[in-house]
This record gives sequence, C-alpha cells and structure tokens, in this order.
Amino acid sequence: MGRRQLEIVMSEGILRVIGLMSGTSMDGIDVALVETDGEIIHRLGPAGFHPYDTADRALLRKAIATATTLTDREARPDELADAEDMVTHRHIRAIDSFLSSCQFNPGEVDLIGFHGQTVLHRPEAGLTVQIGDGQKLATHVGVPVVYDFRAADVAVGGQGAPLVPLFHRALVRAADLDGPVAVLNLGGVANVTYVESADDNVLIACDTGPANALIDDFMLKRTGIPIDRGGVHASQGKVNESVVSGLMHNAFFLLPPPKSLDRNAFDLPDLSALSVEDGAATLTEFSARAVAHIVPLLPHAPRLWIVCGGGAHNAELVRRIGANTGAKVIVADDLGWSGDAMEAQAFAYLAVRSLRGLPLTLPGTTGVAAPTTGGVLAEPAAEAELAAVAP
Ligand SMILES: Nc1ncnc2c1ncn2[C@@H]1O[C@H](COP(=O)(O)OP(=O)(O)OP(=O)(O)O)[C@@H](O)[C@H]1O
Ligand SMILES: CC(=O)N[C@H]1[C@@H]2OC[C@@H](O2)[C@@H](O)[C@@H]1O[C@H](C)C(=O)O
Repeated sequence: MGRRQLEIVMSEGILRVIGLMSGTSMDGIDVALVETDGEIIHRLGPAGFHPYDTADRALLRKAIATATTLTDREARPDELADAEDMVTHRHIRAIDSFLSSCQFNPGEVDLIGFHGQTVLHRPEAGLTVQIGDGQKLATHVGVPVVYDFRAADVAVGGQGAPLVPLFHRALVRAADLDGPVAVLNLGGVANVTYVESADDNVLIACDTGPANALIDDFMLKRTGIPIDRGGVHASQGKVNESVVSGLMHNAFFLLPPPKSLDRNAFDLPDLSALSVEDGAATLTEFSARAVAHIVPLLPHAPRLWIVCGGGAHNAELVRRIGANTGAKVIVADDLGWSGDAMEAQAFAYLAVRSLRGLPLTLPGTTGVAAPTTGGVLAEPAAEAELAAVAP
C-alpha cells in the first residue's frame, strides 16, 4: 500500500473493513465485513467462519497453559511462538477464503481489524496478551491491519475488556430500540452491554462469568466432544444446587461492573458423581445464574435481553437466562443482526475507530479513567520494500 492510499483510509468517510475474531472458546476464526465510518454502521456485509482443527486447538490450549507464567507480554516462550505462527497463518487463510467467497480483491478492502487469540488476561497485573502477528498479516494480505486492541486500555488501568460495547450501542441505536436493553454475548466467557436508551450516553458493560467454557470443558472430558449442541444434554438433566451455589461463591460475583475475566478464571468442578446430563444442566444453570446476578448491579433491570455468540444456539442456556432474569430474551438474529458474526463485526468497527483516534473504551465499559483509544496500526510493506526482501 502506498502512502497516498493510506491517507485515503485515514481520511473521513465510510471504509470497507474486515473484522477477525478468534474467541476464548477456540473453535475458530469469525470473519465479517462492515462498512462504517467508526460512528455509524452503514452496512453489515457477509460473514464467514474458519475452524481450527484438533491439533490447532491442542496447541492453543498448551499456549494458554504456558502463558500463565508470562510476565512480559512480548515474550513467546515454548509453544507460544508456534501458536502465534499458527494463529497468524490461519487468519491469512481465513481472509483468503473469505475474499474469494465474496469475490472481493484485497484492493477492495480498506482495513482489517485483527483481534488475535487471547492467551492471558490479568489486567490487575497490567497484562493482557493476544497472539497473532499483525504486521505479517498486513504484509501478506496487502491491507493495513489494526491489532493489539486491549493493551492501551490496560496500560492506563482499564480492564481491557469487554471491547464490543460501543459496537453493541451502535447496533441498538440503529435499531432504535427502547431501553434499557442488555446485549449479551455468550462465548467461552459471557459479557453484557447495558444500554439505558438509544439516545443517551449511559453505557455499562462487563463480563458476567463463564458462558460456554465450563460446559465445553465438561463435555470434552465426559464425551470427547467439546459442546452440548443445542443444550440437548442440559435440557435432559437435573441441576445440582450445591454445585451451583458453590460456584456462585466466587468473589468475582461481588464486584460491581466494570470487570473482566480470563477464560480459565473458573476451574471445572469435580462432577464425576453426576451423569453427563446432570453435569451439563448444572453448568448451564450456573452460567445463566451468573448472568442474572448482574441485574441488581445495573441502574435498572433490562426489559429486553438480546443474546448473541455461540451460546445463542444453546436453547437450554437461553431458556435458563430468561428464567433467571425474568425478562424477555431474544436472539440477535431476530433483529436482523448476526449473533455469530457480531464480535468480528465489532473488531472491524473498532479498527476504524482506532485509525481515527476515537475511543474504544469508556469508564463505564472497562473502568478506565477517561475515554481511551487503542490498537496498533501495521501498514503493508510498500512494493519497493517487498522487492528488496524478495529472495
Ligand atoms: N449449536 C450450538 N449449541 C450449543 N452451543 C453452541 C452451539 N454453537 C456454538 N456453541 C457454543 O458457542 C461457543 C462458541 O461461541 P463463540 O464463537 O461466540 O465464542 P468465542 O467468540 O470463541 O468466545 P468469546 O466470546 O468468549 O471470546 C462454543 O464453544 C460452543 O460451546
Ligand atoms: C480478554 C478477552 O479476550 N476477553 C474476551 C472474552 O470473551 C468474551 C469476554 O471474555 C470479553 O471480555 C472478551 O471478548 C469480547 C470480544 C470483548 O472484548 O468485548
């Protein structure tokens, strides 16, 4: 990309952006196209998904275990270097196949928002680590890339997560919904955005607890398959109350928002005495109860919960969220949004905000003292530079 083209990208106006998200459930990479100026969502385009294979997931799990020892966010000991390389290459492949399925050339895309894979999130220690090489991605695809979205917020005392709330609010505004509404992402971890009303600025967000992470870990351990598809097992089981109340005793639930979680903040309890169905029902009820626990900590109880993320496909989890909150629950797709693509769309939107120096986080979303921008821009090497390094 030449300097002139980058100037066009940096200028005011609507950009065509690809967002990429590799979430805590480690199932794969969500890809989505958005047209936006970083304020208004002008168009939500096509979306895709590029799964990790079993070996990729095993490598990521090892990398996450290794990352617990990190004190330097740039260090890549042991499996972390291999995992970062794998993550970058899988994203390159995800973009290539997405572009060919949409029949776009890279030259028709202005910008990429690349979240990477979180391997460690300890904001209290000033550490949040997302692996994935933004510079390599930019050079390979030939499009500028914004990456490393969380570090700037953590560096000035924020939680560094969740980052999707400003995108959730833009969606709520575009749909002109009556507040208060809660947009609830059910990934490995659950996070909620509370929008008081479409036309004011009260925005509160936080992680609420595990969504699918413990369910997935339990299902993998007991059945060899890391998912309770549709919540079918949970729907046939009986909740073990003492396990749920034990899990709810975690100090995390006493904290007011904003607050965030590492994927492995909660250990899988010993459920060996329970059937697969009862174990799944118990963990599903725990996730739902954790969501409902946030309600008294919000200014008003949301009148509507809009559920997105993979957990929106788990009917039993959605049903239990309705039962625990006592409110109306709908899935994002009911509003014409894409529950599966929403996080990838959010990182496309945030990439434009980053490029334009707009805040990604607010005191109400991450606890940061003042609205804060973030992200790092990687420009593709100019043709002359590429020629110089060519073999
Ligand atoms: N059909 C389904 N039935 C039940 N659960 C499902 C279904 N499809 C996806 N899930 C769950 O959703 C999870 C993936 O959700 P998603 O892709 O939103 O998470 P993520 O983006 O990786 O995580 P996070 O949002 O925490 O970063 C899977 O781990 C799985 O447990
Ligand atoms: C540190 C990190 O990667 N956190 C993720 C995770 O997955 C869900 C929840 O925990 C949320 O806080 C965040 O992701 C979304 C995309 C966010 O930042 O809004």
